[in-house]
Amino acid sequence: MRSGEGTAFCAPGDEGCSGSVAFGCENVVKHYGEVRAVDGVSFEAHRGEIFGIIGPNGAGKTTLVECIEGLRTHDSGSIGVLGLDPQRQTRLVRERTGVQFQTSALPQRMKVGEALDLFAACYEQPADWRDLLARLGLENKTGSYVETLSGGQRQRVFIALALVNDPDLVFLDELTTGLDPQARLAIWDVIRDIRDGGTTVVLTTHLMEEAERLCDRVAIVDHGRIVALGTVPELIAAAEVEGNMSFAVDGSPPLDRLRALPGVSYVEHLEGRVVVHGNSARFAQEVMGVLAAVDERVHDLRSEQPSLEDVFLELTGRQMREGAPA
Ligand SMILES: Nc1ncnc2c1ncn2[C@@H]1O[C@H](COP(=O)(O)OP(=O)(O)OP(=O)(O)O)[C@@H](O)[C@H]1O
Repeated sequence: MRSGEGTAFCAPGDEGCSGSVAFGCENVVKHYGEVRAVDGVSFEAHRGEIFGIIGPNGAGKTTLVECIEGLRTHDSGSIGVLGLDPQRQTRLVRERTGVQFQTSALPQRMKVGEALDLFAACYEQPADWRDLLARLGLENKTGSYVETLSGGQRQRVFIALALVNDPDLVFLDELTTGLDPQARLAIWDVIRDIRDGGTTVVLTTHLMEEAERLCDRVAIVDHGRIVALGTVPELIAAAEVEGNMSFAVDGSPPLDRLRALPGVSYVEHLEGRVVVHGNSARFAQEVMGVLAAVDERVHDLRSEQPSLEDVFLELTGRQMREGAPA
């Protein structure tokens, strides 16, 4: 159903929207001329979760998120956000959602406190931004120019700006790109705190590790469609991508017994090192069972579990950034 042509999905009074759903999309389509940027997307985000959206360049992530935020008009399908229609109730949606602004959105010579004052003035019921800055560890930066802050501090200011209306749902985009690992870990803790405070977080990211470690559930978008959605362990299990166990052995390895194990796809033996590839639920246990029974000394045992990156490559055939065939 087209938004505005009747009951929008997750609209006021919609049973499915009460309680657990922060927003939902039903068969949403958005074209730019001939380009079908969003091609029939249906999914729901739960209240109080960190929901990740990942996909190769040009997959349609930004367009999809902008339709949900009410910044873009979708062509067909329906979207409901916190029980509201973002096309028709745009102002109400903006009051209750937060969107992370990019650095370029602020004048160069603006102080942190001035930026927060300015953004707070846009809302009827702003949060106490001094309290917000304290929660984000920036209580001493009120009088500092934004341009003098470190990358991590600046990102936290932009998180504060996105939270200044005390939203139920916040959209964050490329949150930690370009930050050093320590600053990234600190920002992840901030995001978990926001989630634990009851706010639903939607995170668009190009960083697999960020999606894997931070998001409660992840949607993989490709060619305008959601090709997979679930927790990271669910996505890995469903994609049936393989892991491997490898070891060195003094003497002849039990290759035939390893190849006969259920879930083992193939076994490599190169220069004294054996690599066993497979993906059964008991894969590691079964391999270790065989190794425990051999007389030769087994050493340097390693295990490589499949990752979200493997799932992403399997499903999209592309690296996250390059957009080229893997
Ligand atoms: N304003 C626009 N006018 C025309 N085509 C557009 C416009 N915005 C995006 N597109 C096209 O729509 C498709 C999806 O773009 P979109 O920016 O939503 O993808 P994305 O997944 O966010 O990409 P990226 O990761 O590179 O930011 C692409 O083919 C893009 O070229």
